[in-house]
Amino acid sequence: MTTQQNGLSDAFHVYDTTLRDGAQGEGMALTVADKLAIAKHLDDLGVGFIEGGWPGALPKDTEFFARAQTELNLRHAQLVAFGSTRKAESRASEDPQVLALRDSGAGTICLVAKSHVGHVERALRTTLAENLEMITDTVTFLRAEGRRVFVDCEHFFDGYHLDPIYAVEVVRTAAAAGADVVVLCDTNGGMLPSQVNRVVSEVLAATGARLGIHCQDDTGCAVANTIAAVEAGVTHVQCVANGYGERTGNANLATVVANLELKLGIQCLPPGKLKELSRVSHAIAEIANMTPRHHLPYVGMSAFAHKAGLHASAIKVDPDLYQHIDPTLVGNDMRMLISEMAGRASVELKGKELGHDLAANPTALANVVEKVKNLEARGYSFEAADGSFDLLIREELEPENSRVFELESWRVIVDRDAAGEVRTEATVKLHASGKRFVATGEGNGPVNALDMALRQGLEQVYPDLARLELVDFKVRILEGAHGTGAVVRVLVETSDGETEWDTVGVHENIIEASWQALADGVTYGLLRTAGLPLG
Ligand SMILES: CC(=O)SCCNC(=O)CCNC(=O)[C@H](O)C(C)(C)COP(=O)(O)OP(=O)(O)OC[C@H]1O[C@@H](n2cnc3c(N)ncnc32)[C@H](O)[C@@H]1OP(=O)(O)O
Ligand SMILES: CC(=O)C(=O)O
Repeated sequence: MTTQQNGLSDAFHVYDTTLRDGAQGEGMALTVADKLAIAKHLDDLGVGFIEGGWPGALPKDTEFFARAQTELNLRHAQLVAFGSTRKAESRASEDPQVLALRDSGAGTICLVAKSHVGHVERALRTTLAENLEMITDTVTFLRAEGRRVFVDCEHFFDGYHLDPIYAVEVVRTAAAAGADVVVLCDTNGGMLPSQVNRVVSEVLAATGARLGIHCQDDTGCAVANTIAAVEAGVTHVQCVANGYGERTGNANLATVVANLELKLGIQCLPPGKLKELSRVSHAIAEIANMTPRHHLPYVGMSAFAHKAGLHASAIKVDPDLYQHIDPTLVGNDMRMLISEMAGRASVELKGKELGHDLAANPTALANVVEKVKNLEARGYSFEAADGSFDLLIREELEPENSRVFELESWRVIVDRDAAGEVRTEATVKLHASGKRFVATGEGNGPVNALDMALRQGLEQVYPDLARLELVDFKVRILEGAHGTGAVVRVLVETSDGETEWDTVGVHENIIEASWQALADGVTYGLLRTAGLPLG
């Protein structure tokens, strides 16, 4: 039995098209360097095929294939060049687009061909017979040039609905000309799993050709349709990292691979690679400059995040009771979210995650739950503010060690002069290490000035404060109906250069809300630096 470069049998292919169809998604603008970097991650993951783009159509893709030959040392994947069949009434051997595919250096070529009579007649503006000839000629030419050929049948499912005899004839023609895999594409993404399953079964029975599947996500069923096609007998799945792609995107690589391996027992990646799925998904999002989608199945930050108290209480007994798999199988983690929906179990588990033993102190545990519920009712949100939640626990477990300073008062003055220049000055009065400090700071706004003043005072007793930096600041209006009189929630992210943590403040006054979040951020950072875990 032949094997793929990734060491797996050639009998089942995982084919990634992030660099071609993924790049067709709105907001995607990959440079050649980005494409090379993504290809390396996909290769590390162990996919069988990486479709690099359309050389000859996009100068960037031509450059990608040229650079790939020297800059990509693929260990697992084979590079595939994508392009269309030759133009009507010409010869493949003279078609510049087809020659560019050959000259790309890729060992495998994936040709897109028409299989829908309406597309042949109205988009290609040629005859049904000439379209079959275009497929035969192009596949034959590339095979004679020593390339492995796959054929993507565009609009296959819609075409099959309209004229099944012609659509099947396209599959037969491609296979007879030497295409190793004929890929049925749901190009408009309008199919449902039952339809895909039925059509794949019928085409397989009618042709006996090796079939693949390529699904767009316009019904939200791209992954389900891909799985349905596999269950009907396809042995080649085309997917895109994080589901990027034209319009609503393509079947998500991580979801398809995890479902196939973990639910259907079909090996898609080399042994041990499944747990790289989360890392690779996030790395590709970073390179593509796309915000990671938290709710992605398996690999998203929220995929194993538990908020409801009842869930947490069962998870405390056995995580399997509320999780469909062990998150570590795909390189993800279980997370507890603290909110008004938390109960004792959620708080105990989250506390444990932060290094506190609340199980040994039921009174403290009950007090923290009550405080969380009351504060959340006033607008606080601890779900994204682990730092402030940690301080709540410390206040219960060991109040005398939970604060690094006491605030006496703060004052902020903002003035705008006749020339339009705005200046901000803040004064804080604090008590720390038995001393009273009065410190002032100037900044480009009230929060920056308060931060400066706080540092001015506290750095005298806590030199480690110099390592802490405010790295993000978010404001949300909670009661919009009151306009500028609304309650605001401020979330602050602080970093010590290695780790980040979030803290929260809520008040009608945005500066007081900011102060609370800032003070928690600094307090939590200093307690961490001082290595003062409690419990
Ligand atoms: C379903 C998919 O996602 S397939 C991938 C689609 N990806 C892209 O389109 C991105 C890259 N595309 C491009 O850079 C350009 O569209 C090019 C270079 C391919 C073609 O550009 P142009 O020559 O300016 O043509 P244009 O884009 O207007 O039209 C496409 C041409 O390809 C023809 N064509 C479309 N599908 C096929 C096919 N499967 N086989 C042969 N020819 C095809 C069309 O009939 C049209 O021909 P015409 O110029 O004689 O009318
Ligand atoms: C080939 C392809 O991308 C499609 O048909 O959707």
